[in-house]
Amino acid sequence: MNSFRYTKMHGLGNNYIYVNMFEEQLEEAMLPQIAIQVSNIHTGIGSDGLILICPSTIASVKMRIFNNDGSEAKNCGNGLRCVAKYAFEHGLVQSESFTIETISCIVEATVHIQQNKVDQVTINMGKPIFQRSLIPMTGQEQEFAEDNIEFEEKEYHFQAVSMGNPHAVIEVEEISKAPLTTLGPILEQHEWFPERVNVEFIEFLSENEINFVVWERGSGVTEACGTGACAAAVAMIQKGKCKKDEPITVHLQGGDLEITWASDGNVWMKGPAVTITDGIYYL
Ligand SMILES: N[C@@H](CCC[C@H](N)C(=O)O)C(=O)O
Repeated sequence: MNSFRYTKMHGLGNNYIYVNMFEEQLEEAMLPQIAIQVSNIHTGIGSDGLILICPSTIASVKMRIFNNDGSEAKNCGNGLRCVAKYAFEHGLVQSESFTIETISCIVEATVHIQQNKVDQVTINMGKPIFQRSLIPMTGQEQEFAEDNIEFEEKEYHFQAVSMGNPHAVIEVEEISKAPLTTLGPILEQHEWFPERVNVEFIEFLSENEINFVVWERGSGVTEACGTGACAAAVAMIQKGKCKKDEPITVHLQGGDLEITWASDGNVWMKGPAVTITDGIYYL
């Protein structure tokens, strides 16, 4: 029977099925279907998608991520922290600091150990991208990619940012009233975004704190989104509400992330990574 070993992990409730491709073999053409299948809560394992931990020729390891609709994304913040934990604990890397290749970039990861286990991970997520053609978002290039969308007789302003994957960040007054499951999928599929977009609603609390909920491209509502939290912090700094070089605590549905946009342009993310279970999946 065709089967593979997997580990289920989460970063603040954003959970994926991880497969160690140093040991397992999955057919390339089958990957989108496997992501859909394992993610199904009734007939699969149940997850936000599938993440492959692969050998790399240009970094210590490589991460590939598939959303639960089978689409492949170019980056995943919570996934990177879990890949770092897995790589260190399974001896794929020997040092506490190492590099991870994604489709969009190479990031630096540092694991923090508590009682012989990786508890927290810090990642240098690199520089945010505001160029429309690179996000990608249609329309004329300006300093920042932003626009308004009207929904249920209200105007919502959004800032688009790429953290290796596309995000549209909308500030609202009260997070509990954000039109997450209604406007979220509309903006995700809007013609402005030819590759669709992840949609974040945020509520400003103070210079160092924001509330956050997310509608993820290809997965819908998830408990957390690492790249989305980076995009949200960057958007608040762009607006002048928060400051560079100061950690911002992003309160996500699954817990907190610490995000810092440094003066050299790099965005740093620190947060937990957790192993839930492992097993064998029968195709
Ligand atoms: N949950 C992730 C992002 C996963 C990919 C995203 N849905 C996309 O399609 O770009 C994170 O933690 O960053």
